[in-house]
Order: sequence, then C-alpha cells, then structure tokens
Amino acid sequence: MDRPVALTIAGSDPSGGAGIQADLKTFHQLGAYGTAVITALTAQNTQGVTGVHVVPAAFVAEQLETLLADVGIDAVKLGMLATAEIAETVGRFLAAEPLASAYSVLDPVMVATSGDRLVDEDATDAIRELLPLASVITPNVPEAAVLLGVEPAVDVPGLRVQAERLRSELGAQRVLLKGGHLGGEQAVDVWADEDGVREFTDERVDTKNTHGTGCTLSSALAALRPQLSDWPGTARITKFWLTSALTNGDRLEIGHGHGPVDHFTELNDTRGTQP
Ligand SMILES: Nc1ncnc2c1ncn2[C@@H]1O[C@H](COP(=O)(O)OP(=O)(O)OP(=O)(O)O)[C@@H](O)[C@H]1O
Ligand SMILES: Cc1ncc(COP(=O)(O)O)c(N)n1
Repeated sequence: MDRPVALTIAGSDPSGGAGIQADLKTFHQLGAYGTAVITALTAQNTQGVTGVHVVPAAFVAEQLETLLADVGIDAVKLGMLATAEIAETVGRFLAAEPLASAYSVLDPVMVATSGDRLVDEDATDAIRELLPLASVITPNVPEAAVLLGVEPAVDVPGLRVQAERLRSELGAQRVLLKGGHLGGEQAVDVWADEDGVREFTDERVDTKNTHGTGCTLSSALAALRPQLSDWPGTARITKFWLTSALTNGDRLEIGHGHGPVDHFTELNDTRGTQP
C-alpha cells in the first residue's frame, strides 16, 4: 500500500519522550505519515509531571471532525484520554466510520512512569467501555489490574490469566499486556487473541531511559500494522524494535530523570534483541 496515514489521539509531553511527540516521531521513523489530535497539555519533563491542562471534550470532537472530513486514516492510536468526557467523545468516533474501519490501538494510559496521574480516576469506567472498540489494547501491569478490578499480576502466569480475562470478560479483541513492570532478567509481554495466549520475550535492557516506552510501543503498532500482514507478527516486530530503541537510549542525554528511548532506531537494528 501507499505510505499509511496514522493518527494519534493523545496528550502533549514537552520533553518529547512520551505522548503526541513520541507518537509522531515513531510514526515518522516507521514509515507512516503522522497526524495528531491533542487531548491535553501536560507540563512535564523526564522527572515528572507538574501540571495538566485538559482540552474541552467538544474541542477534541472538533479536531476529529475537521481532520476526518478531509484526511483518510489507516491506523489510530489512542493514548492519554484525560477525562471521562474525552474518553466518551473519542469512543463515539471510534465506533463510527471512518475510524471503525481503521486499525486501532488503545493504550489505556493512567499514570506516568514518574508515578504522576495523567487521567481522572473517574475516567476509568469510560476507558473500560472503549476496550471492545479497539483492534488491540496495550495495558501495563497496573492498568490491567485497575481495568479488571483485581490485584496486579506478579509473574508471567498471572499476566497470561489477566490478558485472557481482558478478552473474555471485558471484550477486548486482542490484548498486548506489557510486563515491563514485573522486573527480572527478561522483558516479557503477553499476547492474547482468538487463537490463544502467547509470550513475546526479549532480554531486559539495563537502562533508566524508559520514559515513553508504552507510548512508543502503541504508536509503533499503529504505524506498522498497515504495512504488515497480521497483528501477532506486527506485535513481535514492534517489540524487537522497541528493545533496540531502549538499548540505543544511551546514545541520548536528555534530562536528568527517566530519559526517552531513541526513536531514531532503524527497524532492522537488532542490537537490542536476543531471539
Ligand atoms: N528495561 C527494559 N528492557 C526491555 N524492554 C522493556 C524494558 N522496560 C520495559 N520494556 C518493554 O517496554 C514496553 C513497555 O513496557 P511497560 O510495561 O513498562 O509499559 P508502560 O508502563 O506503559 O511504559 P512506561 O514505562 O513508559 O510507563 C513493553 O514491551 C516492555 O516489555
Ligand atoms: C502526555 C503523556 N501521555 C502518556 C504518558 C505516559 O508515558 P509512559 O509511556 O512513560 O507511561 C506521559 N508520560 N505523558
């Protein structure tokens, strides 16, 4: 196909490692034309978030209406949906054409790496309602637990159970449950779809530059899926690329906290991968 057009619906991170900024860099690096609808401004650096300024839901809708009236979208990534009203608004667009026919990746962002809350607590129910609408959801360990209303998984068997429950009980079509928070020598993610549950494993990279890994992963899935033939294959390749980008993060010296991954990483850069 021609160069795919990818849309991110997410918040702004001025430090460039997460949010809209990370998504657009990832789209560009992985061969997609990037478009963006902004849900919130954050005042944020590699050390934390000092403030959030939410875009009114009606103006999120206006951005979407104006964009979609003119530009065809092949894949959409949803990130920080700051309030219940924004999540409901975005859900209405995701359920209808043209976005209903696009590949969609929902990263149910709740809390930043720094521990700062990015989404109102009362938005959780509205985000839960969106799960069946997305082609893939990409929760991390704490987000999966909040969505299911259970304690966070502490090991890979626990991740497998929760990934399947997100499908069978909450209606997600496909789940990439990210195991970055589990620790250990390997970074294990669990994939669940109608064909069953499988694990994607890479060596854990010893780095503090993990700001925006979740954002980067979900936008990479959206950029690559239109260029590849199936979802599990796209998820496997995306994780290889992310591991390399985490390894290459040492090439950058950005800020004093959790720095970003290196979005300049080539898709065929396998330095970070030990298959
Ligand atoms: N140190 C690491 N080495 C290799 N892979 C990692 C490392 N940390 C996280 N990952 C991978 O990065 C992706 C994001 O993982 P994580 O579970 O941390 O999600 P997140 O919490 O949304 O991200 P963030 O840390 O940006 O908040 C997953 O594929 C995970 O396996
Ligand atoms: C605007 C914005 N959106 C999302 C995140 C989550 O980032 P992470 O991938 O580090 O969890 C963030 N820190 N800022």
